Amino acid sequence: MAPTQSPSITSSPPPLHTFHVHRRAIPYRLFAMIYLFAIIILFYQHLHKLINLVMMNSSTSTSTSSNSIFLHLSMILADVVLAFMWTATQACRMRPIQRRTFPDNLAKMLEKSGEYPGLDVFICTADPYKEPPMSVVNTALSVMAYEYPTDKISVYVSDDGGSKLTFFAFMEAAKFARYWLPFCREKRLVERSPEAYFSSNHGCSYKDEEMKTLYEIMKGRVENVVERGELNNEYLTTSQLHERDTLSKWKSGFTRQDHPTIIEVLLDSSEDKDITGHKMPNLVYVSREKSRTSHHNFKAGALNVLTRVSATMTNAPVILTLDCDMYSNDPITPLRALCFLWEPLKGLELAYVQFPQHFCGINENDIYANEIKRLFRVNPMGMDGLQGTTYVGTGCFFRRRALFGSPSTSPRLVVERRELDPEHVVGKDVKSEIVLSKAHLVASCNYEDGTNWGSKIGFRYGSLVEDYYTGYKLQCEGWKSVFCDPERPAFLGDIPINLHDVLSQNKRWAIGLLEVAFSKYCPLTYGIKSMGLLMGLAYTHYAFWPFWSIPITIYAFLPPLAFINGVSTLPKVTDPLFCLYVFFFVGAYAQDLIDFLLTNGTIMRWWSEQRMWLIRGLTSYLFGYIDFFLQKLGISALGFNVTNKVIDDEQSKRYEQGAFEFGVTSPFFVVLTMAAIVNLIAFVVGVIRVVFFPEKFGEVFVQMLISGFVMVNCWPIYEGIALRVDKGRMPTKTTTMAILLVGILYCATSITLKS
Ligand SMILES: O=c1ccn([C@@H]2O[C@H](COP(=O)(O)OP(=O)(O)O[C@H]3O[C@H](CO)[C@@H](O)[C@H](O)[C@H]3O)[C@@H](O)[C@H]2O)c(=O)[nH]1
Ligand SMILES: [Mn+2]
Repeated sequence: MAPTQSPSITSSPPPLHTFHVHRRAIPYRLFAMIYLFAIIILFYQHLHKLINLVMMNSSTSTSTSSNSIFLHLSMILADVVLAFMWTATQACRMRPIQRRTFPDNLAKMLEKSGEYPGLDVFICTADPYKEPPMSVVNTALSVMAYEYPTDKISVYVSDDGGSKLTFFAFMEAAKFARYWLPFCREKRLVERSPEAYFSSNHGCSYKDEEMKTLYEIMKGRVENVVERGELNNEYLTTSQLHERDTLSKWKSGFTRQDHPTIIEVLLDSSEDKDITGHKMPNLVYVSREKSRTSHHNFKAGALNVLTRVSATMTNAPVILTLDCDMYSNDPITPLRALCFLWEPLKGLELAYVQFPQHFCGINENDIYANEIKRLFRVNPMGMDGLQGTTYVGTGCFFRRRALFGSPSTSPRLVVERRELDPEHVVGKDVKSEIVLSKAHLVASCNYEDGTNWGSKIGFRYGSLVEDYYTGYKLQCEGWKSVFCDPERPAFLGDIPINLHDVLSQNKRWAIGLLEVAFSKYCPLTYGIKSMGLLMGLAYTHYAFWPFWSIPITIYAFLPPLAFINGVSTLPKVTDPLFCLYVFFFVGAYAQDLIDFLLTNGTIMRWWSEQRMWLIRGLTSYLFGYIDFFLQKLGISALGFNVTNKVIDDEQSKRYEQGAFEFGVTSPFFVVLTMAAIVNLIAFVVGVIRVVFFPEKFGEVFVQMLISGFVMVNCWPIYEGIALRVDKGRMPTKTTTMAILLVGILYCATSITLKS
């Protein structure tokens, strides 16, 4: 964007944004130094003990001592990973900052010059049955109603589900928008998603009621069609000639995996007006061509198609990417983003402004840690204080130019077609034949063959977390980014409310992150080389996220199993090492709690968060590993399993009450149940030993402490196994299987340890 300087301003212009470094930065740095020192002592001790064991082994050469070497090595491995992850996380704690924006100042400036830049909004959806079209429509309406010149906004909807039902929903939305947009403007609404507005305490004027009726009619029609899975002629009017023509493309042989490109301009800002005569934004439905023989690269592929299609139609300098499950909660958000993107700061090579993911519908204690506060709020502040935060896939405003090669390459990376260049000015109407034919061409499924799309241009391919990966690659190229977290959440999203869905989503993320960690672009090497130590470490901490499963799994199973067999792997209470462990545990947990409370958290939600961290370690990350390596060995292929956004009423009630949802048989739950059982047994064995040999208390105590902690965390699992009768309880099959496997594990350890 071209810098502008208003000639009338002689003194320095009012600020568009400011920031301050959090006061916690200094104590955090000091604490990091102390902690690091303690880690060094720990490893010195570990090494010392290991050498002793090896020496003993070579003198006695019994298998018992090689077993204890193995046990000790496993514990060292767990501690190495913990120390590594702790170190990487520190990057996010060195300089956390908080920003403020002044959208009013920008609005005044832009109004004077009239130079509002164009804004292309990309909304992705992929499955009408998992992502209800009405929710996608609400997302679109909420951004079409932005407090921004309507003719500068273009909303592009990518439908990877290739569904007539979603298409129909948008035909309806285009009609409804003509009423909705002026309504929002006149009433100066802040809630511009109709569903959110009508389900909260809206006004009860005549106009409100009228609008609500209109909305309910539209919703009824769309939901009816979705429920029946068919679109009858009675739902179409004779005036919708063009749309009828487009609908005829859904003929036999048209499947989600195999179909031609469908692009339909549902609203054209140059001719469509709302009921008060105001211009409407552009609204374009895009379903890219699909064929079973080509790879579509999931969401990244969809976003790249939208990048190109929008380039041929509007080519706005600013792009907002949104998931279909996340609506705008504040109409001035584009102005906030522009406070950064517009400002002509020299040397600030700003690629994107990321707003955090906030969610609605979270239950009181957030039992599944859906807030994901560390990922979406805490760490981004830290990275923002360095060179910028990660891209999280939705609620992010990009400078289009950033998708076309590093900021220093001048001229930009050459794109294969002139009209895709970010500087290209589209002179034609979005509906003109020539524009539409180009748009179809760039949406075809083999368009990208032999081009730089996905590697050097656009959203990057090669990871199931295309968002993280794209942000990372852009930052490696030298781009900066900004984290903007205003008081009123800019966007609100849906969350999965069933444990299995949450864990599956996390497993997909884990796999995607491993793809980056085990690639030649591993942040630990490539990242540090490109961005420096701290930024490299911050990205490393994400890429190695699934590594948490190593210490969590080891600590959950190995010490208690050994303990039941009478072998101790943990220090005694009298051992100075014990104090060190207490320091590590209390230190890390306390700091985590402080981080959490300082970003408007509650203690109960923090407790849920740490519990879910343990649960994810034993499930999502562990199985993520397995899937990742199976794929590496060529045994299975990775897929993007779209998160279910449909809410089951019964489940929803249980979620509201704060009960964990097990219900389905899943390997995730087998492992969790195993951990719950093993630690329960260890605890009981410990109690028995203390009762009969009180002098052994010092030896037994640490194991009982850890197992007790695991058990407190496992309470919902015990409940699910034994105390509940509802449909969400732990399936008996899962419990039986877990008991069986624990039996096998016990026998295996006892044979090895006693051999
Ligand atoms: O082939 C695909 C698969 C998914 N999507 C869309 O991608 C978005 C995210 O999918 P979702 O199932 O909601 O995944 P989440 O795990 O909830 O999403 C998080 O993680 C994703 C990366 O795994 C990011 O892309 C998202 O922005 C981020 O919110 C949705 O709008 C989908 O419609 C597509 O367009 N095409
Ligand atoms: Mn989602």
